[in-house]
Amino acid sequence: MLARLTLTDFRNHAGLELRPGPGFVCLHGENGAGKTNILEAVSMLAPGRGLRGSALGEMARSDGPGGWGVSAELLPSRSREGLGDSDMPSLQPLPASEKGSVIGTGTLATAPERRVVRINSAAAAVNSLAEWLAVVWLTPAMDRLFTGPASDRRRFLDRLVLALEPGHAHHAARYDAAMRARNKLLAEPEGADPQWLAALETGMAEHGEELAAARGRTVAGLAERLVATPDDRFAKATIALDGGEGRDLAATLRANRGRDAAAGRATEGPHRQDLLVTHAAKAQPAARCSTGEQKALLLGLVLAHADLVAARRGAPPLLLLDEVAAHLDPGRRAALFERLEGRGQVWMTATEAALFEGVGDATMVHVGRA
Ligand SMILES: Nc1ncnc2c1ncn2[C@@H]1O[C@H](COP(=O)(O)OP(=O)(O)OP(=O)(O)O)[C@@H](O)[C@H]1O
Repeated sequence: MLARLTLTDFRNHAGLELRPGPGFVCLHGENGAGKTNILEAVSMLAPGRGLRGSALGEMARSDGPGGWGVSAELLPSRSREGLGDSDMPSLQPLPASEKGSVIGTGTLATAPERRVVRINSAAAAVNSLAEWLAVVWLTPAMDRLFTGPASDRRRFLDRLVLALEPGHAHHAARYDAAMRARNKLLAEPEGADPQWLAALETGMAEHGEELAAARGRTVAGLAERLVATPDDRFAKATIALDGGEGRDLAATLRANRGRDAAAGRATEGPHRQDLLVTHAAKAQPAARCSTGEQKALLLGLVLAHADLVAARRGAPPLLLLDEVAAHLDPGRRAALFERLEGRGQVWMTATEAALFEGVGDATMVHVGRA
């Protein structure tokens, strides 16, 4: 859990310090006050581009000096009893000591697109943040996940995988680099150098198979969690991975050379996988469900993922739920709060404090215009 969060020149916040307690952290305030910006700042304590997927330079306060900083004091928080999954080894022992560790990240005015990380005052790599804490979020921007392009679902899935297997980023980056180099090589007018082409395909196969296997493990883990979830007010999803697994990728790529050269891209491989989500009770693809049903399916998926992360890491992730309360009827809202109770620190936003009625012990924060 975060015992302290400090924002410096981050979006509309020139300087903001919060001291949240464990459990619920409820941010309320008018539209545009900067509530989502606070969640985005928390998401920057993990690797990646955060919950808006923005470029780093965009996060610097527009009338500030350039550059931004987010720092937090991290205290270990344990899963509530019964949440741990003894079949799965704990991913990483939490390195945070009982007295707390300080994580800082941000950019400098002189290098707005280069992220700097310090952990307990020592310089650290961005990817090493994943060893310290996992952050899981649900935002209104994800509402079109099931109806939008497969690339959005792949990005969503990769984010889920990353929280469980930090090495995933390495394979994804290597696969992508090899694929792009192969696409370029296949477009050479005088024909591709066969040895170089074979080397790139070996690279794609090696990293691509790891990529697909990691996605497969995450989907299997989530499917198991979803089955075990009680049938309550949130629609239950069944999920599956579409395409790309269990194949000899090197042989597929070799066989596809002519076709890929004509198409100007690799036509098969894990970069074409999709996450298939179905409403279990209705046996209907999520994309054909109502808006409310889709939201409930997504919420169920995100909560199952949070449980999986808690089981794997031995500590619950930070859960960021942007404007979720406002979109639920009072009964479902109460059911959600009940379900979130005891699942570590849960950050939520709403325009009205009244939407948090019934959360029990919570840190209420009014976010005013800066
Ligand atoms: N780089 C930036 N510098 C200064 N202000 C910014 C920057 N980026 C975004 N903002 C401002 O932040 C505000 C949006 O903040 P945010 O999305 O966190 O609001 P919110 O409280 O979540 O609102 P809502 O309830 O409408 O979702 C906008 O007024 C926007 O102009």
